[in-house]
Amino acid sequence: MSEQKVAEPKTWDLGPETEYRFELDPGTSLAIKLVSGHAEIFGFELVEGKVYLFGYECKAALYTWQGCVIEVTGEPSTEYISDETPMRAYANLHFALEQMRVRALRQIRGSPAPPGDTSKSEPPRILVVGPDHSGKTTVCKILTNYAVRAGQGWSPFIVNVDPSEGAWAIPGTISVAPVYGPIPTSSPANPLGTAATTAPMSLSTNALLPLSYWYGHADTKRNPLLMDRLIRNLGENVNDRFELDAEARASGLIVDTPSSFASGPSSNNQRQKLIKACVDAFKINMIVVVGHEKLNVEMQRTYGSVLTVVKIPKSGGVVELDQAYREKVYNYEMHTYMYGQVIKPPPGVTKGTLGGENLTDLILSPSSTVVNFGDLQIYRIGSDTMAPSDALPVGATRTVSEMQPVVVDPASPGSGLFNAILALLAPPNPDENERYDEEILDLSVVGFLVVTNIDIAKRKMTILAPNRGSFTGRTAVVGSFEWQEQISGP
Ligand SMILES: Nc1ncnc2c1ncn2[C@@H]1O[C@H](COP(=O)(O)OP(=O)(O)OP(=O)(O)O)[C@@H](O)[C@H]1O
Repeated sequence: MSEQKVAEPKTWDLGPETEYRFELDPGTSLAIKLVSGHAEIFGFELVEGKVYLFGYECKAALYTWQGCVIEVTGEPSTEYISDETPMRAYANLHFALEQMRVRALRQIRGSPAPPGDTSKSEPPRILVVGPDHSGKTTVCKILTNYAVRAGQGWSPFIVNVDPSEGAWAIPGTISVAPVYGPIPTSSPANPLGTAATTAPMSLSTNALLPLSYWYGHADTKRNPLLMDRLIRNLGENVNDRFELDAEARASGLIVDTPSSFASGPSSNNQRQKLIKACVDAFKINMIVVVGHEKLNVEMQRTYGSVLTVVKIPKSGGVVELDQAYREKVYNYEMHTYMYGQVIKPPPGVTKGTLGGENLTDLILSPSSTVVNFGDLQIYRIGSDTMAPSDALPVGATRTVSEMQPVVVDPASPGSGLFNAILALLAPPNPDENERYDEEILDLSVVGFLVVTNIDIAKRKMTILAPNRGSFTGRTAVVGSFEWQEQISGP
């Protein structure tokens, strides 16, 4: 039997305000131990002496404000130290948001303002926009982590309206979650932390309870009308929640957006409409533009008179992710949803944690269930091969509208259900009188499943899902994501 080569740990001595950046190859993992000093990964503070593991082609950076010594085991494809980071600008932005939170809470509690303080007292509700790989998600994570670490008991809401990024669930969703503890980084499969629904109870330390809607595709241009509606649905939920809990409102919210909001001509109607949908739905009072002068000017012109627009620099460490990598990340996300987070430590490392959680606590075992065709009602929103309405020739009409839920028959050879990812929806309104045609569009997601086999002769299909529940009478919606059994992650 061939023994795996044990990698010698490497020690890195980082000066103040520098960061250690790394990128991993497929099938490899990395272990980092903080030996002395203070360090954080995208705002998540590391504990001295604890070993943190990274896998699934993770690309990240460990930053230190005062300097630190770290021990790194494993062989990243890229590793270097940089002393040019935008962390000061990010920290300054955090302090500005912090002041807004303090003032807002003071007003909510009816406490008097210090003499001479006449500033506005709205909590920060920020929209982070920027082009491809400008580091938007990372900025959202850093700002959220700094808020929860501030010791004021803040629990900001983080909203993901980028359907190409799974956030806490799987790609194709847009979602929101209140964050109570710092979000770790260990794999691109869960860039904004782990949802409690896919992890065992022992993960309660930093598990999140997101509310998700299923868009079903990676690209916002595929069905902008549906995107618009789902963004507004998320906004309504957030605002309802803020009305119920005034103090939670003070922590504010941070919205991560897709790059498509920033690319293309400013006359692009679709993207302007989606930005506007976010501004309205989440009552945005600050737009943060990550490193893009033209977009900054455009946002200033459009929104500068009604809300604050700030530009922050892009980090030189952000990695340009190509389509092939993004597709691998989709698979990692879907597998992590079903099987949990499994990262094998590099040879020679016996102990390790994933953002503070024990490795074995994160392993899940989904189950396969055979159901009758009629048990589960499956829909597709609009037609499968559909161009957006404004791309149709002048005067042309369509037979199926973009927002129309269409029943999918598993017995039809072209159903597209085999190996498809489906979102299982929350039950509809129990009151028949309250039902409406497009209700399916407004139902949130309670889980995801994969159709792994279709037996047309017996009118049965096999479903892979995280737990063995009954699907009878439930409703699911199919999108354009496909399940792949094999992945190359550690
Ligand atoms: N300072 C850094 N050093 C190393 N890697 C980084 C750094 N900042 C971000 N990254 C990595 O770069 C990649 C892209 O960053 P991120 O996802 O934040 O960008 P984005 O603008 O949200 O991307 P998208 O184009 O998908 O919208 C991620 O893998 C992230 O972990």
